[in-house]
Amino acid sequence: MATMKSLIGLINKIQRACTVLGDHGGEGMSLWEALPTVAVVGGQSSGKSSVLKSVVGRDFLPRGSGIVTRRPLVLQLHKTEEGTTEYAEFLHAPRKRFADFAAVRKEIEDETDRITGKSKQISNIPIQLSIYSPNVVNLTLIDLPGLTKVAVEGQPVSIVQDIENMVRSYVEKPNCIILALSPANQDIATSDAIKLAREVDPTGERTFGVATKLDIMDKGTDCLDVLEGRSYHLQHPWVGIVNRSQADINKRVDMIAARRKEREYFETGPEYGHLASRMGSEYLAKLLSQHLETVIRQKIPSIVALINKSIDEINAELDRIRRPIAVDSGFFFRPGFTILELCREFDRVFKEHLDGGRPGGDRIYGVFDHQLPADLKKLPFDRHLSTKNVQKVVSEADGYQPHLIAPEQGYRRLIDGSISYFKGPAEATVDANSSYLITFCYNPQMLLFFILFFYQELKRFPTLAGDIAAASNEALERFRDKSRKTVLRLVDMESSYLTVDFFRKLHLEPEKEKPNARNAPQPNADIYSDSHFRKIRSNVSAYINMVCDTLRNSLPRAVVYCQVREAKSIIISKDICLSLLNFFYVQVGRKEKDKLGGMLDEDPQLMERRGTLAKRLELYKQARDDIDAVAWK
Ligand SMILES: Nc1nc2c(ncn2[C@@H]2O[C@H](COP(=O)(O)OP(=O)(O)OP(=O)(O)O)[C@@H](O)[C@H]2O)c(=O)[nH]1
Repeated sequence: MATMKSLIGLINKIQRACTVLGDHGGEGMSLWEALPTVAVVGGQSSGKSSVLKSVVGRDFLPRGSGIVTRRPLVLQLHKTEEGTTEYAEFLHAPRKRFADFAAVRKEIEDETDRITGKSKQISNIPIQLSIYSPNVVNLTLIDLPGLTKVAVEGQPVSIVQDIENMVRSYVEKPNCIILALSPANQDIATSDAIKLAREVDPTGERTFGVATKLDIMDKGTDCLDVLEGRSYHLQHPWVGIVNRSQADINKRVDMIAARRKEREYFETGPEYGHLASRMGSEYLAKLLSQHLETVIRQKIPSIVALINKSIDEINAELDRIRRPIAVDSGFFFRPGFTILELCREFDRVFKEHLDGGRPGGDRIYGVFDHQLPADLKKLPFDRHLSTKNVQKVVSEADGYQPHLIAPEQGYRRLIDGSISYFKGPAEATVDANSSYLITFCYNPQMLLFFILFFYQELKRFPTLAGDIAAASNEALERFRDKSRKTVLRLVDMESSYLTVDFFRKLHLEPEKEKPNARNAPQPNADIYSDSHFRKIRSNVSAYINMVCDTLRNSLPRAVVYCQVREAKSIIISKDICLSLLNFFYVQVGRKEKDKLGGMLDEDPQLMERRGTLAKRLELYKQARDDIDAVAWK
């Protein structure tokens, strides 16, 4: 008996949790649908409410004409110790104990209207009622709206079909035990309940046939063919019932007295005496309770399997969208810690990219190895150092006093002018790298990579992601400025001090040639001749080539020093973390939890989904624990 109580109690508990979570079947394989249930089905006036009241021993159901039951009523009966007081409790109003069953009736009516409105529509959201009483057996029944053929006034025509659909949705589930009520004073063959039950359970293995109103059958007729299993044979024996007649109700015969009267009817009546021990609502309740227990016992392995499968699925999805972060866990370091962790991770990934361990590092090398040399080659030295231009620059430098031996000022101007052309490629090298470094932060491909790499951390926290991106962008901008200044300075340095040795050698060369060049021109004679300027041009050109080689090596060094190296060491670890943490601590100081959480804000839909999943996971785990506890008993 203890097991029976705990097994049915177990299912009751899981059923309540399902209702709280809004799981009442429908989509996919839900836990609700896996639970064995007893659904009470019958046509209008078949005696459905009378049977339920009799099983409970209390008059707790709404009365009235038309379709009174408009929402499924999950009736959980809990047997309590003899002598304890009865009470009822609704899941929608926990902690409120109803000792007065007239108030229970009123609450069912009100709660029905709360969902369906006064429109008399129906709804498949169940009302969950628990009754604790020494006069009940442990049993859970679901009362469904009575099947009807016509809508009564004030109810939409569609209600007939709606009710059938709702009832069908319950009884077609393989885990549903069908309690099919048919009034014995009418043709059982045409009973709504039997028709529907035959449809969804043709072998009759989960249908319990109940014949009501045996007492008002036509004189001279009986229901023995059915009750003895000759007509409408089902796997389980039929149970005959005699409920309170309308006259009894009017006379206010109470339910306990009605049960006694029913017992007497079977025991003392001429027709069913031999069946008396297997007739009546009390027997029906016990039969169902036992059967329900057997079914639950059989179903437990598959329920556990479903629970385990669901837990795995939920965990997998939670892993995909990550587990919740306890922003308001009260321990303020937690979000700070998370930010720090995220920054470190960003830093690590970023460095890996720069080191070329990941696609990207080679792009920087490409800039140095291809772009810079190509840019240098394209510089317009041909034009700048044309004989004509050389002559022009030199003459301008000489001014009113033409140079005597060598045009010192002219050389300087030509060299300065040429060197200034290097500024373009130098800046381009900086820009190419920083635009690479910056797009590295925004580039969709990179972002995708980050998302994967961070296990979607950045995507989870759009605000934080924005902060990190903005901070790294700002830092990169700063490095770019610094880098640009450095490379330009490098170019300027080439102008500020020329390599003296180069010119000394130039000066010595003609001297060496002198003894062989007897007809060498006199300095003053053709000092402005073409060949003189050509010589100057080739000297400047050679010098510029030398500078070009130097810059080709030193520019990448400067860029790496200022941009890549600095970026690697400073960007995230120091600047971003510090600024984010500073921000964070300031928020903590101001106790502005909202903003604090705001940094770790997430897509609300994602948060909601995670909340639902977490709750569901809790339900399943609890259910599994409960099952384990019962199984061990
Ligand atoms: N004599 C007699 N009357 C019964 C019996 N069962 C039900 N009745 C009467 O039949 C009428 C309808 O019974 P209910 O229990 O309200 O039937 P129901 O299926 O719940 O009806 P709806 O809620 O209208 O669908 C009531 O007046 C009952 O008193 C029975 O076994 N014998």
